[in-house]
Amino acid sequence: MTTTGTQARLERIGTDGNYVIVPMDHGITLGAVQGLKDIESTIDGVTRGGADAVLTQKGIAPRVHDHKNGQGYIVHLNASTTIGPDERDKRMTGTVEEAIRAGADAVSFHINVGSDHEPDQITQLSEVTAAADQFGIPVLAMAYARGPGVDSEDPEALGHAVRLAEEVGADLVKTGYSGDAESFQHVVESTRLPVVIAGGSKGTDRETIEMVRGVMDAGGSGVSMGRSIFQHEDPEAIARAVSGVVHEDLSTDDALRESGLALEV
Ligand SMILES: CC(=O)[C@@H](O)[C@H](O)C[C@H](N)C(=O)O
Ligand SMILES: O=CC(=O)COP(=O)(O)O
Repeated sequence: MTTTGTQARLERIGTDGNYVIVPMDHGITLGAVQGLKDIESTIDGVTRGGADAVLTQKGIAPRVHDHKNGQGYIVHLNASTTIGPDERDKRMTGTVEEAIRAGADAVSFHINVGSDHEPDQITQLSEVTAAADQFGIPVLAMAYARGPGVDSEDPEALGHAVRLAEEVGADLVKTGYSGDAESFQHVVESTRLPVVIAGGSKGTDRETIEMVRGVMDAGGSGVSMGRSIFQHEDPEAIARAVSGVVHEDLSTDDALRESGLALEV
């Protein structure tokens, strides 16, 4: 479902077909956790470090544009909270038109494949891709494998989730990481869409960069990595290291070294 407009806008949220996206929509899910209170400084840091785009809910848009150093902007269109009745039950928070009015270059939508809410979320994602196609605005589907009895790192389940995203017309898909490059290759090969990964809760710098290296070695197209970057004590440095792997094909050690991060942690 790629149009000229969609392709042009995809180029605003990535570089040469690879993506370093920093989602900061966790303020609804988790509250104003570390890195999100002064979100302006975090956005400034990660975009100086090499992030191609940042991602928020529509209400945060006024705090984004002056701080993103000319990089891309994605508006996320559904949400839930960790303190609500069911975190997997993401509900719509905005429309494609609202995202465009907020200055978005793309929209994103989260679907929990395997959850009780999957049927509704398939319908909603399909409606989002149809609406986005009217405006030539790309859709990043956040297609997680999450539900009762579903292993969220199982390559088969992740491959199914990314394929679903392509089948309903997304332009780019984010999913979880299966743990190693070899198993993640099955996920990447399950779709023709560019596949990027979520980071999950923050690990050590080496763990973060090795995960990014694994995705690229598997043929993936980068990251949509939130907490590992925005909760880092130096978001600019870790964004630079991630970008070094995604955009310059650096080894883990070189990415850590060239971004001024310690090699041993
Ligand atoms: C907090 C989480 O478990 C994340 O995986 C979120 O689901 C990702 C998303 N950005 C969100 O906060 O909703
Ligand atoms: O929108 C959320 C994500 O894309 C992933 O966030 P995480 O903190 O890297 O899991």
